[in-house]
Parts: sequence; structure tokens; C-alpha cells
Amino acid sequence: MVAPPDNDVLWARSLHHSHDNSPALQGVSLGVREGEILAVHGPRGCGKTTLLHCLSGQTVAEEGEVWFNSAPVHTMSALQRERLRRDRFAWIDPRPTLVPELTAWENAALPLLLRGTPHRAAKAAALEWLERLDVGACAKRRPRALLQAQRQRVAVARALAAEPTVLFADEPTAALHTADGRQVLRTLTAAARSHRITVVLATYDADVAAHADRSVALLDGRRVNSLTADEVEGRDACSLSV
Ligand SMILES: Nc1ncnc2c1ncn2[C@@H]1O[C@H](COP(=O)(O)OP(=O)(O)OP(=O)(O)O)[C@@H](O)[C@H]1O
Repeated sequence: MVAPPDNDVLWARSLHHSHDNSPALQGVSLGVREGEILAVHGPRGCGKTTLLHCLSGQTVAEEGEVWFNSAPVHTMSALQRERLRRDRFAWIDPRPTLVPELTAWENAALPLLLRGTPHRAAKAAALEWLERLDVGACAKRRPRALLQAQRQRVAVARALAAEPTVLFADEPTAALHTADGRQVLRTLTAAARSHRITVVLATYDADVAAHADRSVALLDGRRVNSLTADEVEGRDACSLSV
């Protein structure tokens, strides 16, 4: 095993992974520098979510290596990977995944509480980030009483309140209207830059990818240098997705 370059917070080498014998990643390598916002860009089914799952330790790739700083994630036990995700990573799904029984602020505070942050400090951080995401007024409401766009803002607040080393955002604005999506994305990227949070942002949308410092393009589970307009729109069927 060769350790990753010093200035990469995340580093993946030659990742191969398949779902039901259908290859989703076919030899993807990449490095993510500390503090950068990296877009993983490509059409639907090209392997973006699978790549983020492998980088964040949710999935161990069938072949290849993933390193977080100097730690080999691919050889960690399931418990070690779970701790890594809890303590150092945050995740935003395309659609908000909140705990229905908890209020908005309790949802936003949850990762901090799970890490053992004192209740008062966790609540203060959650409320601060809900305000920044313009959903401070919803703090005491449960998810079912919120609009979808408000729920997604709570999910973004939850990810940022935890001040992770790396934030994985999988199509974070997919469920939002364009103007709403732009505003959430601006808040997310500004917060990440000011707090030196590294972001790996999966998107099929070139406008979303433009918010990143750097983009890597995926097609059919492989890195490519650039995408044509048709590929970006996902109009080309992904041959490996059938
Ligand atoms: N759990 C699964 N079971 C079977 N096939 C899967 C599974 N997850 C993903 N795939 C397939 O693996 C390939 C890559 O999927 P992946 O979700 O990583 O791509 P993506 O670029 O994130 O797509 P999308 O934007 O639609 O989420 C696709 O062909 C997809 O159909």
C-alpha cells in the first residue's frame, strides 16, 4: 500500500465496485485537497453516489483503496468506519432524511449529541445554523410540519452544525426549486469555505458544479476529461446501468 500525498485529505486509488454484477465504478482514482470544494459531475447512473459511499466509508469498494489523511479507510472495521463517519464526516442526501419524532433543532443537533457534545452547546450550534439557513423560525417544529425545502435546509444545517472535516453532499439541491437551490448552495459553499470544511459534491447539474473549486467528470463509472452537453443532461443512456 502506498500512502496518499500529504495535501490530500481524501485519496482514492483505482476503485472498482459493482451492484448486482453491474459495474458502477471501474477504476476511479482521485484526490481531494484539504478545504476544497470538489464536484463529482456526471449524468444519472454514472456512479457518483457509489463513489461518495466508497469515499465516506459507507461502502467498501470491491477493489481499490480509500485513504482519509493517513488512515486506510478500506481496511478499517465496520465499527471504525462508523466512528469515522460520526466524528469526521457529514452527509446530505438528495431528499431530506430527518428523524420524524424530533424537532428541527433536535435533528440539527443530533450529530453533535451523538458525539457527546453537551446538550446546551449542541442546541446553540443547531439554532445558529438553522438561522443561517433561514429556517430559525421552524426550530421547534417537527419535519412533517415543514415544507420539503425547509426540511432540506434543516438537513444542510445538521451537516454544517457538526463542523465535519469532510462534508459529502449528494445532489443536495435536487429537491429544491432553482432559486431555493441556488441560495442553499451559496450558503453551503460559503459556510464550508469560512470553516475550512472540505466538500465532495455529487451533481449532474453543470450550474451546481460551477460552485465548486474543481470538478471531476464521471461517465459509466470512469473518470473522463470533460462531458458533452448530452452527457451532462443525462440524455445518453448509461450503458452500465441496465
Ligand atoms: N443498490 C443498487 N442495486 C443495484 N444497482 C445499483 C444500486 N445502486 C446503484 N446501482 C446502479 O449502479 C450504477 C451507478 O449508480 P449511482 O447511484 O452510483 O450513480 P449516480 O451517478 O449517483 O446516479 P443518480 O444521479 O441517478 O443517483 C447505476 O447503473 C445504478 O443503476
